[in-house]
Amino acid sequence: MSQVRVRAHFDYNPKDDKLIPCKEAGLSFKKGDILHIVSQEDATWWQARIEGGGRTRAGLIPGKQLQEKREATKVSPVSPESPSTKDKEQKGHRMGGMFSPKSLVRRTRRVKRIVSCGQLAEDTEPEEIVTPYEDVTQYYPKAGVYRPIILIGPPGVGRKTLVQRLMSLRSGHFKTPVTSTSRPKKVTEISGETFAFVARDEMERDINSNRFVDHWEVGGHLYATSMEQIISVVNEGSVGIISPQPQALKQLHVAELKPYVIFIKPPAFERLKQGRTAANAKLCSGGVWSQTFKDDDFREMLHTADKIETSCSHYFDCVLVNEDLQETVEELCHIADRLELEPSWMPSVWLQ
Ligand SMILES: Nc1ncnc2c1ncn2[C@@H]1O[C@H](COP(=O)(O)OP(=O)(O)OP(=O)(O)O)[C@@H](O)[C@H]1O
Repeated sequence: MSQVRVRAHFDYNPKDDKLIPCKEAGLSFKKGDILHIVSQEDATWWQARIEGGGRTRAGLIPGKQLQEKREATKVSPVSPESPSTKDKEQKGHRMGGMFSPKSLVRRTRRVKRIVSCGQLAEDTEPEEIVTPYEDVTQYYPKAGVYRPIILIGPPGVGRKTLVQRLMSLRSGHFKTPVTSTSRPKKVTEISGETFAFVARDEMERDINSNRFVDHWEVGGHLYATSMEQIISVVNEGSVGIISPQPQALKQLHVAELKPYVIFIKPPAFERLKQGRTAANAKLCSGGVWSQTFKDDDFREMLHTADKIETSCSHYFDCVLVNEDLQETVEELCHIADRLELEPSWMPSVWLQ
């Protein structure tokens, strides 16, 4: 029997499929499910079962080529010069252009680059292709070497708070990488502990030469994280916790790091508003939590979460809805424990 396992990058319901020869023989699955491909004898209709779904029967699913063809006709391939592409990319500008329509088509990605004194320039990155199925293999944990955990989510969803809670629960075990910053050092701080203090012009040069995988600006000061800073946490034998911007995912989702990506998602509007209001939650601006959330802030958070999910879900290993803070922290600890003790799925190319 075939040993092929894939991660599905789209939702499938045979009931909605006009082409499937027999709807009853089809297997429905969700984006992110791991599928055991039992047979690829027929290139158009593979047979698969859901991995970890108990002794479920195998069913028909569209083969890779069929699905790619379908996706290609759903969203017409776009050239970088076409006005429609430009419009869409400009709408996605705020989050670094990750929000062009996600499909199995080629996409260009705009990135913001700091050129001087906070001015932003734009550039394009090589195209990215998202396949309908990604080959995955089980990775067996090694003692003392932990997969770093990446938390992705819209601003305000609670990633900083979650990182702080994890660090205070198991300090030394969970660790965030040292961040480079152009802000002045306080007398109590030691460079290289939490922050590496660097002159602004040096940071700008390093950002422009792509030394950092993630960079941002708060209160007029630059902050950035490099791949070396993240790898040094892994080499220390700690569980690295990283909460980068979505556009950093492409550079972080590599064999060198083998990260486990968790999407921190807000609950639906009413639950979000109720929970955050009861907790007197505050928006972080310029590095300080000051303003309380307004309805528009909740709407913006939900809208951004949708956009991140649309454009980045192929990177997600797991989605956690951050409704009850304590439950989310417990679930994160549980995931970290499982990653340390049990095999986990990752792209096969990372293990070749
Ligand atoms: N599940 C939750 N229930 C209630 N309040 C929460 C929850 N999670 C986080 N908060 C509160 O929401 C506010 C914003 O959280 P936080 O600053 O951690 O978000 P963030 O995702 O790091 O934001 P940013 O990306 O903008 O830095 C804080 O006041 C925090 O205490």
